Amino acid sequence: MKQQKKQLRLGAFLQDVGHHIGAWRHPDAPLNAGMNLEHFKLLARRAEAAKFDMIFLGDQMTFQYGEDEHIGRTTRTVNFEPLTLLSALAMITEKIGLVATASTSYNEPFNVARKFASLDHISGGRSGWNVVTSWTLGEALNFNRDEVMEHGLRYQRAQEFVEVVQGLWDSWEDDALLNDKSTGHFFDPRKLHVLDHQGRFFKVRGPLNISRSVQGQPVLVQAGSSSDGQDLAARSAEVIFTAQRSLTDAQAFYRGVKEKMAAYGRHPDRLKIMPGVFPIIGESEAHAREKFEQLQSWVDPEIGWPVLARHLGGIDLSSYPVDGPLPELPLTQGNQSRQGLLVDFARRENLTIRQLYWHVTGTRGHWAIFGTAAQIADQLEERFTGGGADGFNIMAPWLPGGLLEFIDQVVPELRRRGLFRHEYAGATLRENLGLARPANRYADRAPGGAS
Ligand SMILES: Cc1cc2nc3c(=O)[nH]c(=O)nc-3n(C[C@H](O)[C@H](O)[C@H](O)COP(=O)(O)O)c2cc1C
Repeated sequence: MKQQKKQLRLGAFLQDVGHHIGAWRHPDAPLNAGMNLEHFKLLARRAEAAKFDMIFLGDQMTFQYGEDEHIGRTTRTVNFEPLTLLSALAMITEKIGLVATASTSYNEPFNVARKFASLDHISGGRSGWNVVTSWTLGEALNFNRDEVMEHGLRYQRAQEFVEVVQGLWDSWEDDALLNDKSTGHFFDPRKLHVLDHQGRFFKVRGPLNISRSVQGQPVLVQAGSSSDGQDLAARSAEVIFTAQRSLTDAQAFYRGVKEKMAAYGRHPDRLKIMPGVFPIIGESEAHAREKFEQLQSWVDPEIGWPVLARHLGGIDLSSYPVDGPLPELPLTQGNQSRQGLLVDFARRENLTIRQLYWHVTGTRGHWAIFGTAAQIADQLEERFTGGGADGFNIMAPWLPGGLLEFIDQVVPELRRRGLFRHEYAGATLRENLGLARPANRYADRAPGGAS
């Protein structure tokens, strides 16, 4: 029998009206897309019909850009709360994974454990938590702080946070609930476990008041790429979202993270690396670039400065000569991997500040690819078969059109090449991603054992 080629994974990273900041002015853009339930229902249904592994909703609990006089010219200001939205989308979908961001800096582990376990029950085993440590000042100011927590410290907190959440998810063994009406036993107390966690950042007794979820534990996703972020992923994550632009950087990142997993006794297949990719599809490469330029033309140039500052970790370059090179920049407490990526990109391509900001405004520094459906598929295939990715998080520049074009044109091309599924492999997100259902840590202990 012919052996099936390794299959790539696909996520649809849904950002209100698309990832391009000018997309809201596209003639086909729905109005107020970030708060438009019908818009998200359409996207979720279409992604599911195309057999995507997941939809993903990123989140920041603040406006995405500063509040200067130009703020009224961007839509990155109003959005649904992602878990509430995913709960609604769970009701109109059956197979597709439902993944959302929740911050470890501005939540308590008990709340996060409870919400994602609930979503796992509601959706029949399709929930995933994207762990982020949050790097924006706006969020710090909304959560009792005057500045962003130091980078290393927030990752230490994240590590303990994840351990507590995973501990709480094991509160109930799979067969703890008896539901025995005749004897009057609702559950077996020997199969309920109290976490009793006391650590540096958290003191959490447990148990969780949500029974063991369909996937055992919701899928753990992680989206930080600094050295601390990679450590967290290597230790705990099952999917990682990342943002390398070149094949060689992607290969180095892929190898590095998978090698790190060995130190934690984990097999490399237990983590799927899914870079974000920003595809623009045209009848030719030139046509795709024209489409991009059209989107760029809808951006207020003044929005470029706060966007660039944000992705450089809060450094404002507006006082430097705009046609000069990027100055030396200190490493900030913000998004370190994106800052490094942009500085490398500017140096490698010899970009002026104007050229860099022009690019960042459009793509936020993500890997952008232009061309016909076949050319897009070529680039994805090269990165996938070349050891740079296990799949991709599709960041459509505008919605719904950019995602629908990808579904209608690129997905069939990937299928023709034997790289993407025709049908879902299973019913849960784990089954579709090829991830094992984790055993409950208490399951092999003798009944009544220490809890
Ligand atoms: C595809 C993708 C999705 C992300 N989604 C979010 C998000 O929803 N919220 C957020 O605060 N950060 C998000 N990030 C940023 C990361 O959480 C992280 O802050 C960033 O990669 C910097 O991490 P580092 O400081 O470890 O380098 C995302 C990154 C990528 C590549």
